[in-house]
Amino acid sequence: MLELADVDGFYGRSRALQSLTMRVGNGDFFSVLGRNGVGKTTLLRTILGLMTRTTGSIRLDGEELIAKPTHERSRAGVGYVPQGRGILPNFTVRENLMIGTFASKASDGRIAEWVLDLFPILKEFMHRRGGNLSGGQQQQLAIARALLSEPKIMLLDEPTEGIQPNIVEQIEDVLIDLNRKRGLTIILVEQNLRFARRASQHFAILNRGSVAVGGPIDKLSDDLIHQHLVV
Ligand SMILES: Nc1ncnc2c1ncn2[C@@H]1O[C@H](COP(=O)(O)OP(=O)(O)OP(=O)(O)O)[C@@H](O)[C@H]1O
Repeated sequence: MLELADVDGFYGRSRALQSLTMRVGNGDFFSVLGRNGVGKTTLLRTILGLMTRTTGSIRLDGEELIAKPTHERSRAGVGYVPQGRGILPNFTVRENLMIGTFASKASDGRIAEWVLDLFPILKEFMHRRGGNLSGGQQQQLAIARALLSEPKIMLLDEPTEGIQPNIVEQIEDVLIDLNRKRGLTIILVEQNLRFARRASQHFAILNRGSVAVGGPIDKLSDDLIHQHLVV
């Protein structure tokens, strides 16, 4: 279980998350929704320890993370697929994947075969530079890299944004399978409501840096969507 209690997150002196409280159960697929600028990316950065300062409590299976640096949170089991993917363009696919293995607790530096089996294109392009892959391929690489850190919980920031429709569906299916078949807990920041609805068990809608409303996904009504999501 990931539990955030009364969390504030700061960029310098500006408080972008405000008394945010949220719980994500093990094995959940949890979508974080909200209009532009409400704090969705900030929430993921806060869980990862990438903010100037964070107060409150962030516990993963009872372990307090709030004072831990990012690399320790990653070792504790938090994986991250950032918005824009964060691929190193001059590194090969293999080298980008190796970075994921470094973050794993039990790393033996090997690239797990099951991860490559999810994305056969990566096997084929192992020696290409990351910067030469298409957007969709880079997204697959970013997900594979995060999986190689052996996360208990994976945070994904708009993984389908700007990707060709045929690959979007493939990425959605892999994420759903990782959750349903391998029990991976997922927190997804998403503007794509169709995907969020199809994949999630729970949701939270943010407004001005805190949770405005949340619950099981079947409670995400058209009314709520109009109130909080439609521009
Ligand atoms: N690096 C930064 N420095 C200072 N303020 C920031 C920084 N990044 C974001 N903010 C501010 O924090 C608030 C939340 O931004 P955030 O990017 O988390 O929103 P978001 O919901 O992810 O939006 P989007 O859907 O556009 O990605 C906004 O007011 C934004 O201006």
